[in-house]
Amino acid sequence: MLPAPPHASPAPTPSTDPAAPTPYGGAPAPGGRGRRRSRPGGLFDPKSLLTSFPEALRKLHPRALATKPVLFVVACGAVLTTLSAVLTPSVFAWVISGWLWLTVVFANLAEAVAEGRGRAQAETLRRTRTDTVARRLRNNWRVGIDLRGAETETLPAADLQPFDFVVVEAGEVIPADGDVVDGVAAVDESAVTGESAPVIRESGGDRSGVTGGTRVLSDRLVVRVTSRPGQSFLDRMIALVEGATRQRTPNEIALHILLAALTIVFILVVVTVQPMASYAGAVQSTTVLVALLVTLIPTTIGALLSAIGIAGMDRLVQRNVLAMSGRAVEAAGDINTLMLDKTGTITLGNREAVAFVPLPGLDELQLADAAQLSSLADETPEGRSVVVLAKNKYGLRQPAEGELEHADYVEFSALTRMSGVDLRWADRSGVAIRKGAAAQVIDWVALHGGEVPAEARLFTDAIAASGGTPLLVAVHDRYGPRVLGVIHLKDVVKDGIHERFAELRRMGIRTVMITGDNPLTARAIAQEAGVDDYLAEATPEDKLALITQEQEGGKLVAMTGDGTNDAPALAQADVGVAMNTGTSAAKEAGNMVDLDSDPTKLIEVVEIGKQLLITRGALTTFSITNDVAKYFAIIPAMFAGVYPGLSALNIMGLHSPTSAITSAIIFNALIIIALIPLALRGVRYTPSSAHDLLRRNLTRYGLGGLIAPFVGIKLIDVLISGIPGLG
Ligand SMILES: Nc1ncnc2c1ncn2[C@@H]1O[C@H](COP(=O)(O)OP(=O)(O)OP(=O)(O)O)[C@@H](O)[C@H]1O
Ligand SMILES: [K+]
Ligand SMILES: [Mg+2]
Repeated sequence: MLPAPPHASPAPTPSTDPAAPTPYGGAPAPGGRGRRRSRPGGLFDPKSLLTSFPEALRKLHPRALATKPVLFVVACGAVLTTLSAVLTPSVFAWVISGWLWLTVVFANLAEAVAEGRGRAQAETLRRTRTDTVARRLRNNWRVGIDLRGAETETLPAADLQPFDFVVVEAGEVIPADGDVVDGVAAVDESAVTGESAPVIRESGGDRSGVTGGTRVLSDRLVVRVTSRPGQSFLDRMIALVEGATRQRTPNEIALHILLAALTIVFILVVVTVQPMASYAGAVQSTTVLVALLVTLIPTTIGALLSAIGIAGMDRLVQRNVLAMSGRAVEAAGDINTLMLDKTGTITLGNREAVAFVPLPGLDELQLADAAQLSSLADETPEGRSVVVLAKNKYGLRQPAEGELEHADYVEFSALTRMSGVDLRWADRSGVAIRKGAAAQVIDWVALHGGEVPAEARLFTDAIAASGGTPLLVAVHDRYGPRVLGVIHLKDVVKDGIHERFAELRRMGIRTVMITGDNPLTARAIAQEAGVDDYLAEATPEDKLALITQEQEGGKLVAMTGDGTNDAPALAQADVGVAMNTGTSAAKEAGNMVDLDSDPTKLIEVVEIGKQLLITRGALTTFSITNDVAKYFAIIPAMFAGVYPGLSALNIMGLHSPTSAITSAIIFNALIIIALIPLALRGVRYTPSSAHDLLRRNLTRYGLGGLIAPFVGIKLIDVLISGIPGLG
């Protein structure tokens, strides 16, 4: 159940039309966090091999091939053998040419299948991005003074620019990404998140970010547009799932360079084979030489490399995490430390005032009145909840419009940790009220020459020790500066966090909570959530500094946060996961967005990162050892006529030189298709030490790669040896 927003009327139940499409094809799941998106056929659907075939053919374009050195060489070889088949036709030359082209097509197919999954998702998302009409406020400069009565004009959503202000009412679609600057509303974000339970979006706090394409269910919001046309969250999400924006990671580039180097070495080897062969009196045809080259170079990993990367991103999308950079996904596999912010990340983030506690001998009503006055212009959820409590429990009316204008408001900032008001009306002229973190308010009173009784600290400490956040309220009037009492703010730790942090610990990841809140509250929440360490009273700079400090110690750091005060830290972290509930600043700064706003999602992100690294390593090992075996098929076949002794190498007992070479080439092509499911699904990851993982994979995929071709080539040889011209 969602907490009722302070000023909102009860949220209507969201539309749960079972036929409504979600971005990922499945029917919308019932509400609830952390559910999985599953599709029939799991992560790999054999049918997609057929449906992606046309795209695989399109990828034969030289420009597309040129970015993959290994495949480019295979394609050049295919051109050569095709030419030679045309000039001196033979069954052997044509069969080899055909299978060389198939090798390239199969490699393209791996990539096309990986991308195809995203294309289907992108299609659904495109349908979400409706041609909405926006209602823009005229006279933008007046915003903040008179949002309610402002005139509006209608225009296509596509024409909206950053810093336009738009009004969105119940039932309407939010026309662009932005931050709520006025109002509280229930929003149905299922179009983007697949999550049908409505979420609360409100101005002032860390839950102000809204996404274009989502629908307002209740009330009315004024939104300041933050996205440029064509660069909205939905646009980026579409580009992401389509793989259009995917850039190679440094690791991938390094591997490509290694593969290119191996390819060059083997080209040199094959080029020098010819003079040796002619010296021995066994001149080899172009077809045989090309076949030798193709079996030697690492075609398997060359073909699957980009599919592995795309599939990794895709697996994250399945978990409702949008990764803007592949590099971050890889870094996630090696994370040492996870930093989390408290409010809105570890806790639900709707910190609400639940009680006003006056100091001994002071009047509760006077405290409520001061608390309310100090919060009239405080647009944070905390500030609004103070006004609501004053009204509901103490029946305090809000001052009339005219009175409100005779005041200077002091806005809350994460640096000052205070907010308040300086009154200038009638008998109240000269009265200053502040509320905020205990240390800051005590300083403020002291600065004006006042004294703070010891009870103030006792009261705030008691609230903090229970995990609540105390705000001291102080006034400075003709009786001097003094503390009136405490506001008790309450927040709730998200469900099931404790067990999940224990899991992170087992994975060897240290969790650190960094919060702007006081040390006692921080300790209570840290204990309840089960983090390893915490830093309290952290300013945005402190959060950033702590990450830099860890990184300087050689650690890879992930940061999870939702607030504008988290943005610098999110940008600095190797993996910055922004909560989807957070501000647009946080979402812009991070390199991942978690649509479920679940801080423990990092567990899955880490697993997917590790799985990506392991899969790539395993298939590279397989690819390289696999080529060794083909040696034994081709070399004896090439020289059997001149060096009878070499037939000792023909341990597979292959039928003839032509059938041996053909079998090796056919196997080389088929193994790509056979490994596409593994590349897309990923090698299974079980938590264990890096050393164990390496050893296990080297034996499994190294040995497998060595043995598989012997069996496969022998089988193919048996099958084709009866074909005239090959046998
Ligand atoms: N509206 C407000 N008016 C006055 N003081 C506030 C207000 N909101 C928060 N504070 C005080 O300022 C402190 C810092 O708030 P800030 O938003 O920077 O961090 P936080 O939300 O408590 O923690 P986190 O960084 O984990 O989200 C709070 O702990 C509280 O004591
Ligand atoms: K090969
Ligand atoms: Mg926060």
